[in-house]
Amino acid sequence: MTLMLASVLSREEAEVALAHGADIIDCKDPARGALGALSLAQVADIVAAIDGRLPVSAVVDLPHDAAHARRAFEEAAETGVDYIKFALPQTPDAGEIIARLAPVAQKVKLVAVLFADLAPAFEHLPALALAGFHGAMLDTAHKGKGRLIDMMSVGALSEFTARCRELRLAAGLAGALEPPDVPRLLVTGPDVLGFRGALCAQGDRRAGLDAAATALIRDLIPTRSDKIETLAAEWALIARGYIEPPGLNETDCVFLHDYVVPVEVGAYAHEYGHTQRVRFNVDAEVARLDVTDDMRSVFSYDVIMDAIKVILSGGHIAMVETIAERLAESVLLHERVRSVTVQVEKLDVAPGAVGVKIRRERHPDPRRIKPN
Ligand SMILES: O=C[C@H](O)COP(=O)(O)O
Repeated sequence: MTLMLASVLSREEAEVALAHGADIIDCKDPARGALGALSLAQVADIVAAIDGRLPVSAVVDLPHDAAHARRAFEEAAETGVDYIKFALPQTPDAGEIIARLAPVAQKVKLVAVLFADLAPAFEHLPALALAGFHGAMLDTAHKGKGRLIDMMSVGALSEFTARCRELRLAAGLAGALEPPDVPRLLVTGPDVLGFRGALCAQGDRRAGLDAAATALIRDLIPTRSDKIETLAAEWALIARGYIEPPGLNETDCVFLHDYVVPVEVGAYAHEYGHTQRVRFNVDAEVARLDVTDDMRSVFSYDVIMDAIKVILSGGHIAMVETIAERLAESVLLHERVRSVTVQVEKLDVAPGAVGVKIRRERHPDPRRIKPN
């Protein structure tokens, strides 16, 4: 399950985030850059206001002198926060700092933040795991200069989350994320998605938290507590696929046609070590919603392209059948997709095309209920 982290600067904003479904309250001063810390008094005030209803995280500015790093973290931990985030320095003493923080990691969940736009040092991930850190988070340092997804491909982001999983570190993704990014990033399997700008009016991270913007992001991230309890929550339930929209059998087709990419594919020895052109044609039958022009009603072709990139980022694949199966499986992860047809063709083997075409359907979900 992916948790929603909301960055807030005051107890009032924390209440808005809590009321609209955030999973983690993150204390941060957006006016002070990507990872601006609030004062200890401000953090303690937010912790007191939240009063255990949700986990709270805070940012610590790493002191210049690594020897004082531990004390700064211990002071932050004394405010009662559950998580402490800090920017992992790009300096030669990063390894030493991580080791010095190991005792703190026993008392509070430490999360190292790496910036996708500043050549993140992924080689430190094993040291973080060894020192008992809770997780690692990718964010962007230069707000206003692009979204996380502009800095790193979904394939590279999937590699990051997979590496974290191997090391038993929680993986977080953030960085000027916008609502359409959410379904695309869910495919990469993050433990946490972090937001500030997307929760504010007009996406301005310095403006206050906006209730409608926060609720929209919440609705785009499935939750474990998505149980069928009340029809009052109908919109959210439809968006997450737990109830059928009106017009049960009506579907629209979202497609990706003639998408040609170089792929390392083939079972023969001569097919290893280089790419060949592969064409994808994908048709997804998506349950129709009456509501349009709302981000929650969109199943985007971006998601299909991203799924292809994630699958291909894993290196050589022997069979086009394997690619087709994985792609169908990935597209069907999206609750509104009823069935999908995937055609994968090699274009450099014969004068025409050779390949496979499969059709897969969603298995009925026992949790799903039909409308009256
Ligand atoms: O930790 C998450 C950040 O506060 C994200 O901020 P942003 O969405 O404005 O980049």
